[in-house]
Amino acid sequence: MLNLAEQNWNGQNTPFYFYDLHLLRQTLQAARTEADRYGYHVHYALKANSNEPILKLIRETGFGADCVSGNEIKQALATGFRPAQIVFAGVGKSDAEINYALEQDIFCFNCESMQELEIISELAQQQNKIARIALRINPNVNANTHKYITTGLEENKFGINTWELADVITLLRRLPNLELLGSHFHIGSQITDLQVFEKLCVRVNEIQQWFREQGIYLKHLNVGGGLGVDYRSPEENPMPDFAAYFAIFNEHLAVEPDQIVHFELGRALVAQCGALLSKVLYIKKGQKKNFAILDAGMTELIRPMLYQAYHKIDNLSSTLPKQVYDVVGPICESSDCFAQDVALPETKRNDLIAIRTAGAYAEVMASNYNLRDKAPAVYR
Ligand SMILES: Cc1ncc(COP(=O)(O)O)c(C=O)c1O
Ligand SMILES: N[C@@H](CCCC[NH3+])C(=O)O
Repeated sequence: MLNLAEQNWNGQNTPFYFYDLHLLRQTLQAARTEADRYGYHVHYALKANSNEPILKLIRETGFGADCVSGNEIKQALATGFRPAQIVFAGVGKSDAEINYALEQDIFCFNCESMQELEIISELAQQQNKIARIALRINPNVNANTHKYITTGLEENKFGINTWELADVITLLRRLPNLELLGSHFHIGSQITDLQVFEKLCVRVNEIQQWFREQGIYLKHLNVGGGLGVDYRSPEENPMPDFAAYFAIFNEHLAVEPDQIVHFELGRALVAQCGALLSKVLYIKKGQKKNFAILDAGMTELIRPMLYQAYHKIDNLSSTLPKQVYDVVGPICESSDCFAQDVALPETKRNDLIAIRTAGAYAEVMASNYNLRDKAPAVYR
């Protein structure tokens, strides 16, 4: 990451998102090099950040696009991804979105229920097309992450349960407008315990074996995303260990000859290149606490409030001895707090604060609650 304290921010209104495109390029290149070692295909999960300059660099790296809405497909196409590079995932695709994706002739729909299969087939038939699909299967593997971003357990709404698979195969045999390309798995996000991916491989191997026993060959195997980043030490670890991550799959995943393995990374590619920059409006001395009140709040970055997520906070303007603050936003909610009891150099009105590791699931999750203006993005 560029040294944020050394940048000239004169004239830049706060709050704003800052993206270090040099770090993004380095991260993409590292991911690409390690994925290429094994011939793995990466589709970037647009939901993490869908800003055009970022998507352009990702497309230039040669990655595909993993979209979860009609608008994400539109955005991917507008930034130059080819339809053949686009997959469409999501537990609740609307008819309009399915129709749009069919019209664009995207590569594949990742399907999550029998009802969805029937609807996609029906809509494909109306367009006189064959929809290429993969089955998103719920492998019941615990991702050891926050419960709100765990997706591969039986109590989660995502994917088709393994005990339904026999019925799914029977159903597919009578739906002529679907072509089964592969299987798809995604067990959760911000996974830092890499052993979890080993467990996923073991389950995927078992499920693949079941398909083989049914005489079904699946050309594509998509093992999802989920690789986490280091929110505590963004300087020491500006990018995740892609080498270790892909090596786990190479070691533990049983891949058939000619089978193509896909990944859907989001956060791992873009989180560390972003930061949210904000000014201190007021320092308020409370009865028990000192509050640093920022001009950014949960409307710009909701992760701390939604998942009790940690983001490192730096004061870029002060080198004074440290004091302890609750760093809060201006929104009329007590939960509008980025972090409690943070030791920062003594902080004053107008100091510039950086909330780090905010390239993923930050700007995309912004809202205009309290009729707030949208914070702009700055790229360097
Ligand atoms: C189906 C699917 N694929 C890919 C991703 C991207 O995940 P991450 O940003 O953790 O890599 C997600 C989000 O968790 C997802 O739900
Ligand atoms: N929005 C979540 C990640 C969700 C991943 C999407 N399935 C986060 O900020 O960590």
